[in-house]
Amino acid sequence: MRTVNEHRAAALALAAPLEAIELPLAEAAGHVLARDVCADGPLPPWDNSAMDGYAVRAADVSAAVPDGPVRLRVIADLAAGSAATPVVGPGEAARIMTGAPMPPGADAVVPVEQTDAATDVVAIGAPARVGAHVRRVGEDAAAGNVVLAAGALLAERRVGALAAAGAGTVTAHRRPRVLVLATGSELVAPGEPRARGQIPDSNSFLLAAAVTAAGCEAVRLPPVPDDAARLREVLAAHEADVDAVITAGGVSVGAYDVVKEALTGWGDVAFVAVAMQPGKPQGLGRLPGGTPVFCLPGNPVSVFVSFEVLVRPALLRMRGLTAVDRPTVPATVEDGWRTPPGRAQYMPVALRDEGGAWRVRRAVPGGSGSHLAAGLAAADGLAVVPLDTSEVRSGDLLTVMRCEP
Ligand SMILES: Nc1nc2c(c(=O)[nH]1)N[C@H]1C(S)=C(S)[C@@H](COP(=O)(O)OP(=O)(O)OC[C@H]3O[C@@H](n4cnc5c(N)ncnc54)[C@H](O)[C@@H]3O)O[C@H]1N2
Ligand code: MOO
Repeated sequence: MRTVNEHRAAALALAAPLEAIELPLAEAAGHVLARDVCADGPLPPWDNSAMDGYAVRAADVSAAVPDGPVRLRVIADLAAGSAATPVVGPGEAARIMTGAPMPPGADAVVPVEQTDAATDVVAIGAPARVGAHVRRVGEDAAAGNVVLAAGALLAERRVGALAAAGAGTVTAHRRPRVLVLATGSELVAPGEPRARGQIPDSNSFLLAAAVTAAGCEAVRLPPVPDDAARLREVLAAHEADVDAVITAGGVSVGAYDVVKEALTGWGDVAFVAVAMQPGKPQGLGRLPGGTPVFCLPGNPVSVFVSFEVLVRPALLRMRGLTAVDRPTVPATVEDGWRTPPGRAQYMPVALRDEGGAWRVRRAVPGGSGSHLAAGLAAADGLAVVPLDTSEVRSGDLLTVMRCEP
């Protein structure tokens, strides 16, 4: 059997960052930057006022007090956006609003609350040190400084920073389009009537949601029945439109394991056993056109675990990210369970923060079966049990991959 790490490395090796494209900033959120963005000039571009008030020469108002104000002649009225450059001489002031460029000659701003707010001759009731309430040119970023480096995920705060730096477009990695395909003749769409033996297809919905949450575009097709020729047809029709394919089901040793049958000797896909529970039978490789394909086992919990442990890192890598792992936390186990020897176990767990310390219990009390699909609803992480462990006891400390949000 392959170890999880060996198989994960093989999955990552199939995934290279997608090409860089130029995008309008408004469409850039969620993409990964492919080229540094530098400030096209200093930020702020000029000294400007941090307050609504009066731009003054600090030396003029050094003796000002509430009971003995200094009177200055108001020579200009400067709103944010004003391009005027009135020179403030001795004994003079300019009324100024937050964000307006500082007029030449002035070196401090007195907030309007410390004045009588007059527009001809203003009474200033407090002193101001040089630089008071002035936002300095370049204090946020100097001209040419890297505002955001290649490799950064364009989260909202970074999109805002790029807009502030004047970037109208960005060069970012294209986002992967991922085909999601469930297989099995027993599957019907959720909400449709079911005969005995039929079940709702949950895997393709889980996978499409997981692909979307991983920042990729999901293309979900209706389930394909256990018919290898039909499966090849569907894959051949879609593979050129997508960057990766994920199938679920049909990879084990049954008589109707359609994915294994269709892909063996077609393209370059290896079917292997991985030392993990759930998720032991896995297929991995390329379709005839070269598109990476991840063939996951059909049990719904196996699908979730396989996606989290093996597929999601590869998709994040295709997006251009280098940090591709879920954050983990140490957590104390509240219940206990037996684990299969020789396989690393990924147990869906509910996490609870108890006064700053994490505690976990199985998402399905008493259950560890890979068919317990409804129980996944209660899971917000996967507890990782090393492969040499045969039993998890109450009080044990485990590493938990956090899958929220
Ligand atoms: N003789 C053996 N039998 C099995 C072995 C084994 O080693 N020897 N391995 C077991 C393990 S472990 C797993 S995991 C499964 C994997 O089987 P397949 O990948 O071939 O999956 P299927 O047989 O197609 O389905 C398994 C199970 O999941 C249900 N299923 C499938 N697709 C969906 C879907 N889209 N939505 C909801 N549920 C789905 C399916 O009805 C089956 O119950 O093999 C074991 N058997
Ligand atoms: O490995 Mo299977 O995925 O246990 O259920």
